[in-house]
Amino acid sequence: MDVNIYLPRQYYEKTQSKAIPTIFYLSGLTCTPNNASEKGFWQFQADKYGFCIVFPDTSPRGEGVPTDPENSWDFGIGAGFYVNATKQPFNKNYNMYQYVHFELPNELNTYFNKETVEIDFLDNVSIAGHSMGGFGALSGYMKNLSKYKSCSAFSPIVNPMNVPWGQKAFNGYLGDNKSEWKEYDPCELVKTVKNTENKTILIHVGTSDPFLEKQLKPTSLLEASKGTTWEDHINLKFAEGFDHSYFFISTFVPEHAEFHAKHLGLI
Ligand SMILES: N[C@@H](CCC(=O)N[C@@H](CSC=O)C(=O)NCC(=O)O)C(=O)O
Repeated sequence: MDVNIYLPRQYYEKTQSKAIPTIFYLSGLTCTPNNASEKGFWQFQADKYGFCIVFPDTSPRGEGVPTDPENSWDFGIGAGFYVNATKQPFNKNYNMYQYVHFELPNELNTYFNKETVEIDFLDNVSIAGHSMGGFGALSGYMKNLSKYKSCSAFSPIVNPMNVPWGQKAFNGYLGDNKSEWKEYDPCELVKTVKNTENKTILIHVGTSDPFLEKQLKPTSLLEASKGTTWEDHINLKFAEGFDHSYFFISTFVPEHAEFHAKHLGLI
């Protein structure tokens, strides 16, 4: 697996009195850490506000790592779906939930913070993601509300239990026990996780996204949140004419960066 990390100018100039906070950005199907690093344009925003940004990989990789038997791009390598697989043969390597929310932050903390905490990978942290990664960000955030200061997503898969990408992934990684699926599905988590601090989630989706109706179904999250502590706390914005691409993502990265910067105490 690879990981890309951008350290802002404040890290080198030592101008920030507090430890530099971190945004974890979870990428979508088929991505390596390079897609978002090269096309998301987060770096300028990181320098503007003074946060570090981490781009984890989307699955385990390497010799002996199983993948989709049909070799399609929506399951297996490049498509780890940010869950801990419980089904063989994926349960050995595909522990992406554990990896992105715990293992990687702890590794980075040990690697960078030898004597003092210069970059905060553990406490003052936020999460964002795109598509499969938007799902990963929403799900991981709701399951770890006290860990993340804020969450945002671009074109997320909000209800994986009820769309083809999610059903294929959950069947393959978790098996057919739907109660395990519910533990990751944002449309289920809004009903069980209490938003006691009145947190708000920011979501952008393009109206010309080819995956909108079949895979993303963002309004399902608003529906599911009705009558829960998340009602009116999901700020879903439709971007007229935008698609699923990094042209769309990079257009709205500045708004997401400002949203996270506020919650990380940078502005
Ligand atoms: N290869 C596929 C397209 C796959 C695709 O659109 N991947 C998206 C994420 S989709 C949901 O998780 C992506 O981020 N691609 C990388 C990029 O740089 O755009 C096909 O052939 O249709």
